[in-house]
Amino acid sequence: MSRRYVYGPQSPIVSRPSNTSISGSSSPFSNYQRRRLPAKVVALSTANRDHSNGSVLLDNRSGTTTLQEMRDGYAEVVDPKSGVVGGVQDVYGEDTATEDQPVTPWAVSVASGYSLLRDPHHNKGLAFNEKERDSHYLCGLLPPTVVSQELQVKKMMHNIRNYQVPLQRYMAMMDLQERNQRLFYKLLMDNVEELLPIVYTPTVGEACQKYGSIFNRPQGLFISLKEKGKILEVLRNWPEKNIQVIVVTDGERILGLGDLGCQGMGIPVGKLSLYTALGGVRPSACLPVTIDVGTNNEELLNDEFYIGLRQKRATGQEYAELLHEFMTAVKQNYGEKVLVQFEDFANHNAFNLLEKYGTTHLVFNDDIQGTASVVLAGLISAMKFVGGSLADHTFLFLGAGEAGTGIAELIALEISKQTNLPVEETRKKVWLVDSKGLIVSSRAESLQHFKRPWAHEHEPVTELVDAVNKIKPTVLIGTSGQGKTFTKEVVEAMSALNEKPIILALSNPTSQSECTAEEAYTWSQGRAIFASGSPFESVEYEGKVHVPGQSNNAYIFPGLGLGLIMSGTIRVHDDMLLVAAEALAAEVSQENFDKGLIYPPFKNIRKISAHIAAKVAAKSYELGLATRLPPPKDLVKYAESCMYSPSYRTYR
Ligand SMILES: NC(=O)C1=CN([C@@H]2O[C@H](COP(=O)(O)OP(=O)(O)OC[C@H]3O[C@@H](n4cnc5c(N)ncnc54)[C@H](OP(=O)(O)O)[C@@H]3O)[C@@H](O)[C@H]2O)C=CC1
Ligand SMILES: CC(=O)C(=O)O
Ligand SMILES: [Mg+2]
Repeated sequence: MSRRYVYGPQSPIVSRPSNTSISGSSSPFSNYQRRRLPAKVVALSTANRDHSNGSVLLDNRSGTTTLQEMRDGYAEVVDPKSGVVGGVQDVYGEDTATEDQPVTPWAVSVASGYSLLRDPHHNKGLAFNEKERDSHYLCGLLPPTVVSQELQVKKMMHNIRNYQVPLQRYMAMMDLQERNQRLFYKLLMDNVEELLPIVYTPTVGEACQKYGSIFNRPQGLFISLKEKGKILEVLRNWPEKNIQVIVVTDGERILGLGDLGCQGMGIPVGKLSLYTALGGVRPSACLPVTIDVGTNNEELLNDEFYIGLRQKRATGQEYAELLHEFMTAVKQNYGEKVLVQFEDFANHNAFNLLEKYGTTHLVFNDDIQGTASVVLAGLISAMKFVGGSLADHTFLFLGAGEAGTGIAELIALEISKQTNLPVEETRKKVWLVDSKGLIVSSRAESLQHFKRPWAHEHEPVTELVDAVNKIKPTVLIGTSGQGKTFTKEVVEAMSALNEKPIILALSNPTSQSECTAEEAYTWSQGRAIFASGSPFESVEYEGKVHVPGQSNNAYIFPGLGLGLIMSGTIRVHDDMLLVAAEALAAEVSQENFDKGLIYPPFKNIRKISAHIAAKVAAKSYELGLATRLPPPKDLVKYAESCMYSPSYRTYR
């Protein structure tokens, strides 16, 4: 239960928890009187609504009735005889209590402005102007200078660039997010190409690996086996009520780094910061969740700084029950239209969860579906370089898990739509290799269910290079999570078969990339059409500069999510993934093609996301899955109008 105390400059005012009665002797607040607020405090409370969520500047965080009381012009005023008073005394008892005495962890905030400076949702730092400093009791709490948000961005970039180590940059960004949310998003949006590799792959991978050591203030909601039976209550502890997107992981397959248990939290936090920065979804509508069912990572279990449950992963019924309770509680608490994005689950759970909840919830698996859409977009635009249509190509994957089979299926679906051939037929253009070799019919019995549609007639092949030489693919896609697997031999084999081999090394982070951009361009004598999951620098080969694209689902999920939210969509449909891919491919300009790119630059991502959102929403209306009626006339404009802006608001 959250208690928040708000002290005004003239008389101390105290807010009480929403579910606490102020009458009755059992109430800890029974010694408060209800009194008219001082004029200045009333003015503050009514004037400072954040229009994005209708909340109030002062104390709009969780579990207090302050909002309503402020609107009414009332608050609870401390009885001076109660012993609970402001000033310099130790009013809460923490300091005077002996070590064996329990104390109440009351949060105290002072309306003189000190709390405002420490509220990341409203803090503007040195950008508070003179008038705001005066009316919000900030005088003396800030040095005299007043700066613009633009100057703050410039200063932060200067500071961040001074850190040589990416993890330090990541920590500086997280620190900023916890200190000044609008500045964080403005910084990220204005410098998206430079900062994406920090808040996202590859650095977020290292951050997850070291999360226990760098852990400072908790972000997101941790739901562990300990919370079984009370997940709904746990959801209600989250301060924001109007949630539109949840990104949830159980930490078992974090990028290509394996099981990082509870430390996977960096991923939902990072993905949701992109929902806001790239897709314009309000930060207060985003909820990062980590489900902690233990970890099988021995190193973490033995790490004294590990933050999660110290036990092996729960599986089977115990796992299913916890996930089911979570999914049920989510719908109960946030309704039918909250989007739940599954992220970095291991494939033995990911496919089942998507299938199980796909018919009852608005769910989306980014690794299976978002990746499929972004890769399809890249392939559609790559046709510009190689000619023909997708149906003319042969695709070979290294890695037959979530990403690999998800992409494979969407390619087959797109070819089926283009050619009117049944998808069972178009799948024959696609081949996959897993850790045991080429997926062929003789292996069908022992294959996981998601691999079976790809078990074509062929003799067994163990080595990738042999598969390349036998299948003769025009497109090679890495989704293995294993670095350095596109060897010189493999890239040379692709280059011997194709004038312009399409090579996508999708595994993250950089250390797990199947090959580097330099290797792809050098080993193909500058002929490869290359993109990777994590970013690589441009490469000069024989006097020509090659700019590698980033084939990452970050192009898709923010716009797709926005489209679902703005149309009030209740279910995700494969056709939405297809239109999202087409919308992304349509954003690649001639100038981008001239540089060898198959994706547009991230610096245009807000515009791209608006276009993706519009196409997704249009498809949803067409399929009868959208509930926000009537549909807006201009969906692109509507998408843009829905987008969060990180510019500071003026406080009256
Ligand atoms: N760029 C992007 O947007 C995205 C990138 N990814 C990246 O893709 C990678 C894989 O993710 P995901 O599909 O979810 O993982 P999965 O665990 O579901 O799949 C991995 C697949 O790779 C196979 N594999 C593992 N080692 C080898 C090897 N040495 N040779 C051949 N195949 C191998 C596995 O084989 P087996 O089945 O036999 O175990 C499995 O089929 C990760 O690194 C992830 O970061 C994922 C999503 C999006
Ligand atoms: C990008 C992404 O979702 C992954 O690597 O898992
Ligand atoms: Mg992922």
